[in-house]
Amino acid sequence: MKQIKCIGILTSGGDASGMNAAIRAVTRSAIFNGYTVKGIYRGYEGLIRNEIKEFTTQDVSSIIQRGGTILKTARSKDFMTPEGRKVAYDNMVAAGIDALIVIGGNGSLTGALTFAQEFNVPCIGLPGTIDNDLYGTDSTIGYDTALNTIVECVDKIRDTATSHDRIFFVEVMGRDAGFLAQNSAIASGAEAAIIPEDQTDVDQLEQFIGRGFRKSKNSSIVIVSESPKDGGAMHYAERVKKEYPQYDVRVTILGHLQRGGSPSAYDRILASRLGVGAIEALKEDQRNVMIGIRNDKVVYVPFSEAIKKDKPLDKSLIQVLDELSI
Ligand SMILES: Nc1ncnc2c1ncn2[C@@H]1O[C@H](COP(=O)(O)OP(=O)(O)OP(=O)(O)O)[C@@H](O)[C@H]1O
Ligand SMILES: O=P(O)(O)OC[C@H]1O[C@](O)(CO)[C@@H](O)[C@@H]1O
Ligand SMILES: [Mg+2]
Repeated sequence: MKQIKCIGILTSGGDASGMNAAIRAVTRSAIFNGYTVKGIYRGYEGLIRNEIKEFTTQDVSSIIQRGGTILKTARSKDFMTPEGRKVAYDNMVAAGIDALIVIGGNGSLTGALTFAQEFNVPCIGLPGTIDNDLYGTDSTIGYDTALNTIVECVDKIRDTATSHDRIFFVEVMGRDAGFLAQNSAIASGAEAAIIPEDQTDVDQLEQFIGRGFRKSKNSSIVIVSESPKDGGAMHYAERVKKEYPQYDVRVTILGHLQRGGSPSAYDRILASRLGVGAIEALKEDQRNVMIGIRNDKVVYVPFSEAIKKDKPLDKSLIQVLDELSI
């Protein structure tokens, strides 16, 4: 196995708060352990376009508290092609990079696995996505901050909902995963959450109307996961307008404000531990693994497991919300 001297680092997919803390941790831990670090801009796109710069410890000063990613990020179509990945590999070799650390979500780690297999490049992944949809880690970098942002917003929407006796359908991100929706609903005291993981024969809207709204409450907040399986908040609001015209309904789609902002302490610590874990993993000759934290312990999760298995949502969370929203 070729000795690793120089480590390339990139962020890919949607930005997530805490990515900067992860860049800082990887850079500093790598330099501490005698490696050279090269920052690759705009994810895989920057590797293809050769946007690479050597990083010193100063390059990552004063970034732990900043949202977004100083390395910038992208969704690269070219990296999905063998030709694009070959250009990326050639640039990586020309820059003297021996191993790659990829901070991103399930798509980014899928790309890393393919790249590693095609060119025998040592790759380590860090879970960086607000969706929390990577298997093998309790939380992904950015998820906690996004969750707190949603809760802050819903608290404000609640004031209007109560004052006007309205039903609000609040749509949150998460792609195909309902972690943000279910847990923000619990944390904000919402009346219901509509999530893809709870797809049964039972109509989730009927259930909510019958159970909560008609009984004792004049206003309600329903958090709806953006998942296309459910049709989103607009779909449910339209249905209520048609089927229950007596209710005053509004929709709020929180959108990209969920992705930005200063990372929570939790995300900063998570990113710092995972960054140091990534360098430890390389020192231990680990390859093609995502660094995760499970039960407060750093773990190595093979890429194939992290991306292929659907991360299960603990069904007891559904019961918690049901019981507490009466
Ligand atoms: N099958 C694949 N083969 C090669 N590269 C891929 C593959 N899937 C994804 N990628 C690369 O990873 C990039 C990011 O993937 P994606 O857009 O799915 O975001 P992500 O990493 O899942 O993050 P998030 O879901 O938080 O936005 C893609 O734009 C592409 O460049
Ligand atoms: O910023 P974009 O490219 O519109 O992507 C939005 C998607 O990215 C995420 O924020 C992160 O995967 C999803 O929750 C959302 O569906
Ligand atoms: Mg993803």
